[in-house]
Amino acid sequence: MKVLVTGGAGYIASHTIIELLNAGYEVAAIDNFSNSSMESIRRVEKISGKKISFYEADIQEKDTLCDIIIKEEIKAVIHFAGLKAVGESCSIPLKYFRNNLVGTITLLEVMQECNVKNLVFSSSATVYGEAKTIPITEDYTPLSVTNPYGRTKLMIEEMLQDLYRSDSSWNIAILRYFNPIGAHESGEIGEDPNGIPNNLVPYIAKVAMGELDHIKVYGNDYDTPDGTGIRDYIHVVDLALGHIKAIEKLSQNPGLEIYNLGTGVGYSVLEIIHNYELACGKKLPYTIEARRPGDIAVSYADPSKAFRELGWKAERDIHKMCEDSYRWQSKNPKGYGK
Ligand SMILES: NC(=O)c1ccc[n+]([C@@H]2O[C@H](COP(=O)([O-])OP(=O)(O)OC[C@H]3O[C@@H](n4cnc5c(N)ncnc54)[C@H](O)[C@@H]3O)[C@@H](O)[C@H]2O)c1
Ligand SMILES: O=c1ccn([C@@H]2O[C@H](COP(=O)(O)OP(=O)(O)O[C@H]3O[C@H](CO)[C@H](O)[C@H](O)[C@H]3O)[C@@H](O)[C@H]2O)c(=O)[nH]1
Repeated sequence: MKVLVTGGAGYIASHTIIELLNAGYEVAAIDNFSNSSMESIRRVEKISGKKISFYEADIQEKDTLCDIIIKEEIKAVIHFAGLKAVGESCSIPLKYFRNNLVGTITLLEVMQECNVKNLVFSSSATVYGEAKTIPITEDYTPLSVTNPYGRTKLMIEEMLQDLYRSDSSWNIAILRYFNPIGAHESGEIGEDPNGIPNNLVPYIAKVAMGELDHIKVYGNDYDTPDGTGIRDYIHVVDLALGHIKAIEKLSQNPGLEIYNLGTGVGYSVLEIIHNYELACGKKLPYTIEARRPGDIAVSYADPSKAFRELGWKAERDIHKMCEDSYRWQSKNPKGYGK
């Protein structure tokens, strides 16, 4: 069975493609390289020893998408393609709405026209906003978002619900990721953000490499044991494996289902810094700064639905996450060199 992976050259998609190939799926991928490069695809082929059909194109190009789905005889789509920088989405929201929303609508239209109605969608724990009950279950309401990026995820989730209500022959798995970090243990693929990283672990990685001076801890006055923010960090390979389970589930015609993909365990910013120090064998300097606007104190998942219904649970611990992140960063100080 062949799966189309949109945004296939990206961080989570590249790890997922390896696991799809390991599980015996054939893969076609599309990416416009707005936040990635061909090098990650080359490395995926190197690690797996297998070829994928790759298309450099935008998911807003309807005819191209249609040609790919027909020519490759696609049976299911995993839809990662999207812009994801929270801060950027606040300054250029229309770009995010066009890319993420119009891109997704175009993909859904083409899938419907080609009668390919199996979809896995990359959503985010950001749709829970500042949840009042922790750990967070999938039925937590009301969903809410604080920025245009998050709004695109919530709007797409709602579009998918409407689409499913209109036509129950769709099978859709909405996966709400918590905080993916780490890298493939080969050190060949990993996260390669443009410029100064916005997210904690890529930032720490650059401090560990001596490229950035010190870590800025955004706030130590939250209502948490050490005062710093708590998140559910999940190894990107565990996350990738969750997609394989979701694709398997679609073949049982489940209709529309939503799953949290997280570990169920929260770590504070200071705990992450400490674990990264153990992984890289260095002391990592940090300063305490003001809270980052829009940040919440605590977020971690109740991942038990994914375990019950998909037979999936995260296996890799925080030490492995930091170790694999550092291996990738030290083998590739300039990332993919894009
Ligand atoms: N990394 C996270 O923390 C996180 C958390 C929750 C959800 N997500 C979601 O998971 C998905 C993958 O995230 P990632 O971290 O791998 O990001 P990424 O930027 O590495 O991957 C996204 C890929 O999509 C491509 N892309 C963007 N717009 C496109 C378009 N119009 N046409 C074709 N390709 C396009 C980019 O070039 C990139 O390769 C995204 O939808 C993201 O919003 C990520
Ligand atoms: O340089 C930094 C960066 C982050 N943090 C702190 O580290 C924690 C994690 O921050 P990240 O930026 O790594 O991740 P977020 O939880 O803020 O957000 C990420 O995960 C969310 C899902 O939970 C959404 O998907 C969102 O788009 C994605 O960026 C937060 O407490 C934040 O305040 C720092 O102290 N210093």
